[in-house]
Amino acid sequence: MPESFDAIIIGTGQAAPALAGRLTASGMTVALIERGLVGGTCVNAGCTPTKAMVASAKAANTIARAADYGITLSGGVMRVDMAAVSDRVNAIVQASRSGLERWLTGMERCTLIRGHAVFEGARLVRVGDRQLTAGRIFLNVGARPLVPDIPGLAAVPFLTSSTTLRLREVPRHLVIIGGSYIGLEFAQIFRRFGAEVTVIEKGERLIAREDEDVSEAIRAFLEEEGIAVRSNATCIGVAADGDGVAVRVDRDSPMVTGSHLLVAVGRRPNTDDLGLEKAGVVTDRGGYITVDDGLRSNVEGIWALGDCNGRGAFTHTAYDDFQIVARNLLDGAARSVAHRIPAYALYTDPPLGRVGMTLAQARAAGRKIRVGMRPMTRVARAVEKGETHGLMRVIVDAETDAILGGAVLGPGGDEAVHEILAAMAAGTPATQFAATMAIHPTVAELLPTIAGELSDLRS
Ligand SMILES: Cc1cc2nc3c(=O)[nH]c(=O)nc-3n(C[C@H](O)[C@H](O)[C@H](O)COP(=O)(O)OP(=O)(O)OC[C@H]3O[C@@H](n4cnc5c(N)ncnc54)[C@H](O)[C@@H]3O)c2cc1C
Ligand SMILES: NC(=O)c1ccc[n+]([C@@H]2O[C@H](COP(=O)([O-])OP(=O)(O)OC[C@H]3O[C@@H](n4cnc5c(N)ncnc54)[C@H](O)[C@@H]3O)[C@@H](O)[C@H]2O)c1
Repeated sequence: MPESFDAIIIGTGQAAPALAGRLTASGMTVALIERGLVGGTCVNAGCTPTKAMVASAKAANTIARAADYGITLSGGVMRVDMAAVSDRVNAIVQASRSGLERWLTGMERCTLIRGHAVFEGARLVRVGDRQLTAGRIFLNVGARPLVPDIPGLAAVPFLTSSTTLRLREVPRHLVIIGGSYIGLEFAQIFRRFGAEVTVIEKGERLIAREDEDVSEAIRAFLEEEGIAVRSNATCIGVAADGDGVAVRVDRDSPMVTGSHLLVAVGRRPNTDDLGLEKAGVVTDRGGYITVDDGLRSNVEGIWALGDCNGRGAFTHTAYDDFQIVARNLLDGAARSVAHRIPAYALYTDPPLGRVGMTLAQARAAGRKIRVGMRPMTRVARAVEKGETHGLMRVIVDAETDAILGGAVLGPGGDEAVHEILAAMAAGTPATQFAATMAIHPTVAELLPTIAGELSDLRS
């Protein structure tokens, strides 16, 4: 006889713990299944360790730039102790994971089961020699690094985002395939730690989801720090080169050789080993579970949350998925993923904070738009900090005065952009937003200012 629960949650990603909390608080019994480390990608191999590393890289950069601020380091040559950086990262990760583990193991009516879960039917799940059944099953199984079909790759050692985090020494020359979130964050981290770094991107631009000027500004400050960027890398092949690797970028240029290779070309959902066919759950061609706007799969009683549903690939989108499912199920709400305002950050330094539409998206949507823009060179706080790379932008619908989106690439851009996000969420018209008194000197204070200095932009 299978063990019976009111709900089964597979995976302890960024939606699962909070969902287990709400379900058990409502009186349900919950089996929470995890095959790896509790907390999933964000805690163990994603946001937490990378942002801890970004902080070490920022410290190294501040020290390297000490003279710019009138500080002299007498006789000291800076040395990055990668093992110590790594120990600090691991301690932060461990503390986060242990806290989560304590919460989940102490949670009343919640049973944490360790092992790989597979469906044996639409209501039946196997974990090792245990069979579990529940009327409601929630999938929060996340994703893993995508290994592309690049000629020669299988024959050389290469790093993924997860294994890069285990480095105890700074690579001599880190070659990175992929110029998006993972590639660019690691590129700057390791450059600041003293590695030579080359980023190889098949597209025309780095972080190509962004508007051209944003993408160009990011490339410019990365190149200024000494990172080599090879875009339009159409013909990629990889081969061993002594102890390192050689990457062919295109037919004519010499190969890029390095000591280490990081492959950062996206992630794929952990849905291929879940036995979804036994439950009748449908996925798209990329393996993402097909869901409706309430995150219900095609099978009654099965939901998919987080990266595996293809409706977001961030910690905050996974957590918002929890809110949507829990509010709808337990509070009788009608929340929909379709109403979510896109928001994210790229944690380069300076970081990019982004909400809503880009200029290109607003144009493509056929909107008549007005735009407010200011380079960081004209933002007092950025000048005072000596961090003037980047720009900020607010995009407004010329007909309705609604704020459609914004970008803040500059010091604290990941935080400042929330001012636009909050205004958009509250439906604040741009003219009202422009009238907000903001605190001086901050980067955010200029957001209402540029919303009051809009100029027309027609598609
Ligand atoms: C290097 C890196 C940096 C990142 N930085 C950021 C950032 O700064 N900000 C941000 O918002 N996002 C960031 N992300 C993305 C973020 O980590 C994910 O979007 C987030 O973790 C949400 O994942 P999830 O909840 O879908 O599942 P995950 O966190 O991936 O967890 C899924 C869990 O399910 C388990 N599992 C899978 N299959 C099974 C099975 N069959 N049985 C049992 N257990 C199973 C896995 O072991 C895993 O623990 C980063 C990602 C990476 C890789
Ligand atoms: N700051 C953050 O929130 C953050 C940080 C890291 C990761 N993440 C999440 O992790 C996910 C994966 O990030 P990612 O950067 O690996 O993937 P991505 O999908 O964002 O970008 C992949 C990049 O690799 C390029 N590429 C693909 N194939 C290539 C090839 N053969 N040669 C050269 N370039 C190639 C693409 O053009 C693209 O620029 C993201 O979707 C993001 O949600 C988020």
